[in-house]
Amino acid sequence: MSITIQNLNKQFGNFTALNNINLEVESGELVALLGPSGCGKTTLLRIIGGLDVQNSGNILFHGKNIAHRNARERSVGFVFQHYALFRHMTLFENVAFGLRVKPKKERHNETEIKRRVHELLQLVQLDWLADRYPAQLSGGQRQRVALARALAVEPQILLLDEPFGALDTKVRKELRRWLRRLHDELHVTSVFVTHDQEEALEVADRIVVMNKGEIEQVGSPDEVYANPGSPFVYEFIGNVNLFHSRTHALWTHQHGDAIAYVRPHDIEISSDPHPSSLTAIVKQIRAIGPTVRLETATLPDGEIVEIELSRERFNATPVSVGDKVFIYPRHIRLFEEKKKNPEFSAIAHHS
Ligand SMILES: Nc1ncnc2c1ncn2[C@@H]1O[C@H](COP(=O)(O)OP(=O)(O)OP(=O)(O)O)[C@@H](O)[C@H]1O
Repeated sequence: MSITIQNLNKQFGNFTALNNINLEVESGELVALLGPSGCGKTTLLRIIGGLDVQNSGNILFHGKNIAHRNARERSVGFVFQHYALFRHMTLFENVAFGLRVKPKKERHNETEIKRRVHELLQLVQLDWLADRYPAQLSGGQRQRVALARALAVEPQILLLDEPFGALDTKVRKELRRWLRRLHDELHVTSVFVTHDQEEALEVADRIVVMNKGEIEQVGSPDEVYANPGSPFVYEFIGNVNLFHSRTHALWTHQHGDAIAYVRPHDIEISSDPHPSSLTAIVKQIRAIGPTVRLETATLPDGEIVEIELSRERFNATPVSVGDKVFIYPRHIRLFEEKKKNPEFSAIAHHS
């Protein structure tokens, strides 16, 4: 089931929460809505699910306008951050709930309900806990039950709002890999809200980057990471060094008032000068897993430049704190800095 969002606007009083959103989610896709707190992700998800109503604009499911359909009639499954399981019901009953409350003519008989619930619990690998109560489960297990419960009514669309937000990092990582595998098996069109860029990059087929109620960029994880369309996306996804062309004309090729963006892993470090190198002093060295992060300060102005090297690369040319080094970018992206308008536009892209 595809989702089409056309010219969607949402106001809360005078506040514009969503400004002219246009988006196409293809059938069977897993799309992440990614952005900082308050950018409108949850509002958009709630409107898609029929839990909230837009001020203007349309939402189409599979080409059909669904404005008149309420949440129940949209065939949508929800999973929220805080596991909304019924505490007094076993896992089995929690998952069976949606099937039991179906209108009589659509309801399956008890044997079929049992079969379906066990199948779903097997899918989320919790069938062995069917008789337990939610309080007897870990947070990660509860979220898997919440997902099984959302899937029980065979939704055409699955909406997930920070489903792993309340869990610790290790469990989060496991669950997102698990969600990706589950999605590959089921292919239910899914929209997933997160403010965690790593989560979006790892799980989604496509990422919708949102900022202040607007869409900044839509693309595959690779596109969004390797080719950010705006300074906002550059800064939001991955670490980045920022340089003003006035101070670093060498790297920005004298592009007037431009801002240069360079990823820490796109900076080369050498003990010999290079035609476009800046001189810098190594201030700090931190090894984090397989990478080594260096903090350097350029000479003479002391601007901090972060550099990331693989451990092998670092070991091949080791440096120490206090060393003078030459640094130059392998890949740089320039955005024009407009004086009146705080918006930026890309003006160059070179490697
Ligand atoms: N019912 C409401 N009444 C008034 N303002 C609201 C309401 N719901 C949301 N907002 C505002 O709309 C903006 C977008 O909220 P929304 O929850 O969609 O953001 P979000 O991107 O999901 O953020 P978070 O990651 O923190 O959940 C916020 O500034 C929020 O304060």
